Parts: sequence; C-alpha cells; structure tokens
Amino acid sequence: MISSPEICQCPLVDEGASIVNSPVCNGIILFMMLIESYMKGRCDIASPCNRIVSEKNPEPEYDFIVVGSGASGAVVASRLSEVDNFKVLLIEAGGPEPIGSRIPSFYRTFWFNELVDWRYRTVPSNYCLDQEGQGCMYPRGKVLGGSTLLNGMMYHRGHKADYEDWEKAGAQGWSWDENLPYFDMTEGNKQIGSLVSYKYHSASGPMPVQMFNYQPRAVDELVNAIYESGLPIITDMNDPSTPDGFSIAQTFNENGQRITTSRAFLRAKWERPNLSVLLHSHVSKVILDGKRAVGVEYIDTKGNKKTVRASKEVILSAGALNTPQILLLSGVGPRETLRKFNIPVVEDLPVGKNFRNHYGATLYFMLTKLNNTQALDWNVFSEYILRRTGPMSSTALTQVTGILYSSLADKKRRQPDIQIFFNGFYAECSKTGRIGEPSGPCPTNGVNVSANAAALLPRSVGYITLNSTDPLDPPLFYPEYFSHPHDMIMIKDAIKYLKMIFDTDILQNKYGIKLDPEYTKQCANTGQEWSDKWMECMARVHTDAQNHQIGTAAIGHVVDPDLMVYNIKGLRVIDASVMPTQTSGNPQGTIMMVAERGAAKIKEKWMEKNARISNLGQSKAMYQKLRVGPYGPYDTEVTITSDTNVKKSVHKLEILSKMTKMRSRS
Ligand SMILES: Cc1cc2nc3c(=O)[nH]c(=O)nc-3n(C[C@H](O)[C@H](O)[C@H](O)COP(=O)(O)OP(=O)(O)OC[C@H]3O[C@@H](n4cnc5c(N)ncnc54)[C@H](O)[C@@H]3O)c2cc1C
Repeated sequence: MISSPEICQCPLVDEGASIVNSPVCNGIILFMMLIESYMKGRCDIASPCNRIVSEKNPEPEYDFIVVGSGASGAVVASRLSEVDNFKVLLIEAGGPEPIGSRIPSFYRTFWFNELVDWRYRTVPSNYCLDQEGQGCMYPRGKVLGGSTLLNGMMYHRGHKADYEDWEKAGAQGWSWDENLPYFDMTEGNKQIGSLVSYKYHSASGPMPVQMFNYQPRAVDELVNAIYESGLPIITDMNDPSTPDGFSIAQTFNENGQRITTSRAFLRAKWERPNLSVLLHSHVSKVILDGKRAVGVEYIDTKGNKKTVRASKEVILSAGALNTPQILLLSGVGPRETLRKFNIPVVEDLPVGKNFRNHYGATLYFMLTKLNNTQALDWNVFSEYILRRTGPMSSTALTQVTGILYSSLADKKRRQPDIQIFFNGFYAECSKTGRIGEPSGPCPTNGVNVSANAAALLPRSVGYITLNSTDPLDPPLFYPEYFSHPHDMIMIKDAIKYLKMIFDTDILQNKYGIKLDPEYTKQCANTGQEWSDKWMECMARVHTDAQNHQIGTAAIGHVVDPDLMVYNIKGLRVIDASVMPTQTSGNPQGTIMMVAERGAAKIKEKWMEKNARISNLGQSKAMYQKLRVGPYGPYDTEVTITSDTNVKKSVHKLEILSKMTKMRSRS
C-alpha cells in the first residue's frame, strides 16, 4: 500500500515544471497529478533539504564566474569551490530542477516545455522535412543541470582514436591517456566487478554510473533479436577491447532516479559558503576591459540588466549552442559577422564555425501482435513509489544501444562511426492508471516503437550565427546536414543494420513487426522499401538531429589547449563548444571530463603555490590509487548489485557476449 507523504527534515517544496500537460501526455490528467503529488512527498525524490536556492543579493565581485550549470558548468563550479578561498558565482538562465525529471521513464516529458527547454530549432533546410518547414528540433536544457536533465543518461567515454583526432585538430595534450584520470575523477561506477572492469572504470567520482535497475521484457526480446541478427553483443560499451556492439547501457542514475550534474556535483554547495548560485539570470555578454574579461552582464527575472565582476576569470559553460552567442555579443567572433551587427570587434576568431552534431534517420515501426496499452499504471506506480524500481525507473527500450562500424570506418584504429538507438515502451503517460488502459484510440493496432540510425563521425560541418543583437533572440543554427556525401553512406549502413534486426524471426513472427505506414508515405514514390533511394528519402524526411552538438568554440580555433580564449585574458570556455571533433559515442561523459580538466587547469593557475602542490599531489595519489587493481582499492569499493532483475540482464549480456565472441572465432 502507498503511504501518506513522508516527514522530511525540511518543508516540502513545489517548484519547477510539472509532468502534467507535457506533449507526451497532454490534457488534465488526474492520475499524473496524483503521481506528482506523491513524488513531492518522498524525501529522497523531492530532496527538499538539498535545494539550490538562488542568491538574493549577489555580491558585486567574485573570483570566478561560471556561466551555465549543465554537464560542464556544474562540475567546474563544484571543483573550483573546493578551494576555500575561491569565491565562485554560478549563473544559470533556467530555474530549479522539476521533481518529475528525476523519474527516468519521464525522460521525454520535459522536452519543449518552455520552463526548462530553450526549444531551439535549426534554420529550415532540405532535411527534417517531417517538421513542416520549421527546421529540426533541438531540445536543450534551460534549467539547473542543463541538458543533463533532458537527456537519455547514457554513459560513454568515446574511443581512443577520437582523441587522436582531437590532437590532430590542434588539441595538444588531450590524448586518451592524458584524459583518463579526469574521466575517472567524475565516474562513480557501481558495477565494477559485477559488470565492468576496474581497468576502464572508477568508483570514486561523484557521478553514479550503472545500468538502470529495471529492464522490461521488451529489452530482453530486443537483445535476443539483435543476437539472432548476428550483430555483436558486448557487456561494457566503455571497454576499449570491445569497441563495437550492442549493449544495455550504463547510465547516470541512482536509487531509480536520474542524476543530473547539478544533483551530483552541487550538493556540496551546502558545505561551501564560497559557492553562490544565481538562477533565472540570462547572461547577455562578457564585460571586456580591452582584452581582459572583468565580469558579465545579465538579465534578471524582472528583465533588468545587471552586472557582476570577476577578479580572476569568467568561464563560459553555456553549451555549444549558447556559448558562441555570448562570445559574439561580447565582440569575440568572425569580423564580418560582428561588423554586420555593428558590434565592436575585440578579437577576430572563428566563433560559431565548426558546428558539428551526430545525426541520422528515425524509422518508425509497429509491433502488430501486441495490444497497445499504457506502460504506466497503478501497479507500476506502486512498485516505484515503494521500491524505486519497475518501469518508471528506466528508459525502457532506450537503454539498449549499439555502436558499430560503417563501410567507411577505420577498423584498424578501432573507431566505430555509427550508433543505433531504440525508443518505445515508456512508462510515461496514463489517464486513469487502470491496468490494461489503452494507449490511443486503437488499442489493438499494435505497439509503436522507433529506432534511430545515426552517423557518429559525420563529415558535414555547419555554423551558428546571430539573428540579432538581442541576447534573448535565439541564434541561427545551420548544421548543413548531408552537405558531405559520406554522411549518407554511414546513415544508410546504419539503416542496413536495423534491417538485419527487423528481419529476425523474433521480431517478424513473434511480434509481427512492420514499418509504420504513417511514416513511410512521404517516401512511397521512391520505389521499394529499404532500397537506396528509399533510405535516402527517409533520412531527409525523418532526419534524426541528435542532441550532441559540439565544436563552436573549438580548441585550436577559438581557445588554446588550456581552454583560454585566444588573445583575451581571464576568459575561458569549458563546455561542449571546445571539442574540436566528435567522439564516437554519447558525449556527456567526455564533456564532464573536459570540465574536470578545465577546472584543474584553473586551480593550477590560481591556487597558491603550497596549496597547489598539495592539491596536485592529492590528485596524483588519487589517480594512482584508482589505477591499482585487481587486488587494490577497487575490490573494496565494488558494489555488487543485489537487484535480481539487473542480475538477470547482466547474466544474459554476459552469455550472449561470450556467444558472440565464439561465433566470430568460428
Ligand atoms: C534530449 C537529449 C538527449 C541526450 N542524450 C544523451 C545521452 O544519453 N548521453 C549523453 O552522453 N549525452 C546526451 N545528450 C547530450 C548531453 O546532454 C549534452 O551534450 C551535454 O549536456 C552538453 O553539456 P554542456 O555543459 O556543454 O551544455 P548543457 O548541459 O546544455 O548546459 C548549458 C547550461 O548553460 C545554461 N545557459 C545557456 N545560455 C545561458 C546564458 N546566456 N546565461 C546563463 N545560462 C545559460 C543553460 O540553461 C544550461 O543549463 C543528450 C542531449 C539532449 C538534449
């Protein structure tokens, strides 16, 4: 039985956006309102005692100002404020984390909600044609935790070869080996020993990493189908010896809840009077005194322009879509763009160029032999509220992914270049909570699922520029998808892998899988389904513009390898913008690593000599400790998961992965 609200040590809170009335579950829905009110009454979910409260009276000057609290900014602010005598201000345009965002199954619920999402779109072009001329959608976190509050939570470090590419692009000192200690600093892996090896993971970082504690039957069946298709199954996507294959991903979660960077890194704020946070404050530009950054200008909740000074550094962590806008408005960018908008040129740099993103095609299917009923009901909700497990504690099919080689990939360098994602069976919506409640008007019409076939190392490069000098006016995004012919080859190769899975006995006969005609009609005139022309049409119509944008203030182009903006003192960029080329995987793990390294570089520069030596000594000792194994500290830190459901999935992955290896040897 579900009990009444818990008594937490602090008064309950009601803040942020609601799960009711989201695009994935619209209308006034009593059951969803009930779920939300129950969640507010659970201390571990609502965490009323650890709320980040916005500073009412910010001081006129801080040592460091960090702009943006996402995958990068929360890490930077947290690491800098470890130094007692650094005064740090973190400025975030969005507000607090909505409580509903902690539920993994609601992972799409907050997309396009203006309270937490910038709701960007690309300039319309010859792709994303299903969007009726509005351009591709780019959900983007405008909230504490940034896009780590909207994302799919998958943890990936990229591959060694990706960082060789970084070095070639000018990022000297950013090789795989040099980055490893900083990956380790972030990662708090809970499955070392039970799923992944101490050799490639760390247990001691603040960000919890593990598989979701629940895998629905559909995940099991999908993994079976993948094995039947002959494609490889691997246990750990971050093990360099198995760079390609399908797996159930490890994700950023704990106790059945999403963990954003703000939850993982900013909790420390409560012991740190030297860290202040300003919410709902939109930074409009960096204040430059000649070629030195001395503060920022921001727009507060009432629309007033305010300024705050930085005595040491301003750090831009506003993400690859917003950092270039702030730089351009500050007079740092391509001369021709700045002149066009009458912005005085402080430094002529290629800001906004080198805009890269993973992208591909989405294919929509129907499982015609299943009834289309809601995956969220009273039973599911009770299981979650009592034990923090069940369908609400995972992202259903989305936790399965595969990273594979296209025909263009460099296999010798072990650098896969395409990724497959799946979507469906989400416990995200229900009107009454009744068991067996139909989803949509035609319950016997089959279950809708979809899959994405994406290029991880696309060659097309776009740009971002200003639309106007109004800081609240979104910039213009020109990703220039398909401008390089290789991308279509990679995407078609990825679709061919999907076809192999689609053709399996399990999906064909047991589930009656079919392409959803609603989503193929625009390509009906291209001839046969799955033909080259059909795949090309599907990629342009149902373009999957992923949300892994990078490169718009890249190392070697706009910032130096220490992440300092060229020729400007006191101004650093530490976020996805500095990545010069893509990594072949989900980027949050890499961006957190960049943030750890960036913060370490700042500490190295500004900490007093004695403190610096002791800090570096500690980091080194910690790293050495982390790398000891298999009988060293790791074994004492191993958490063997006790959840039988996870154990079953781990066991299955292990068996299928062994069978994959045997198959490839024979
Ligand atoms: C829907 C979705 C799914 C994804 N899935 C995954 C996944 O499964 N795994 C993975 O690794 N990655 C995933 N990603 C990508 C990952 O979340 C991003 O790459 C990462 O969060 C980017 O980090 P960042 O710090 O550069 O920017 P963000 O995390 O976006 O943070 C930027 C912050 O800066 C703030 N900001 C911006 N402009 C201003 C301003 N002018 N003033 C003040 N504050 C400002 C923003 O509000 C935001 O909080 C996904 C992203 C999305 C959107």
